[in-house]
Amino acid sequence: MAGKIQTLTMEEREHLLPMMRNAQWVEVVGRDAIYKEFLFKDFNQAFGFMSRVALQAEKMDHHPEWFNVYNKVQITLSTHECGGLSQRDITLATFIDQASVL
Ligand SMILES: C[C@H](O)[C@H](O)[C@H]1CNC2=NC(N)=NC(=O)C2=N1
Repeated sequence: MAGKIQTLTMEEREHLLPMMRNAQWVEVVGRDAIYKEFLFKDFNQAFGFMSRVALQAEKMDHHPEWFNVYNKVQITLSTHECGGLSQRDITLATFIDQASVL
């Protein structure tokens, strides 16, 4: 069994969170999580994006909290297992950003 997933250390946060902020991810108030809103041309583009993210999430066994209406997809990332932000959220966020511009 793999080691227990840990929340990001203060040092890791100092390095990683500014990078995520630069990519328009924001820290959720009152919860150790990050959030970003994506806007697409239409539902078809939004759902294509969600499909790419879904396949990757399943591969990683790490799943987004998300909400979709038409061309808008709002995503919150946090790791339930450790009750906060972990490296898995950063990895998935990075994938999500790449998948949003395909
Ligand atoms: C049993 C299963 O592996 C776990 O519940 C996985 C599934 N997806 C998950 N997704 C997220 N975001 N956090 C988790 O801790 C998590 N754990």
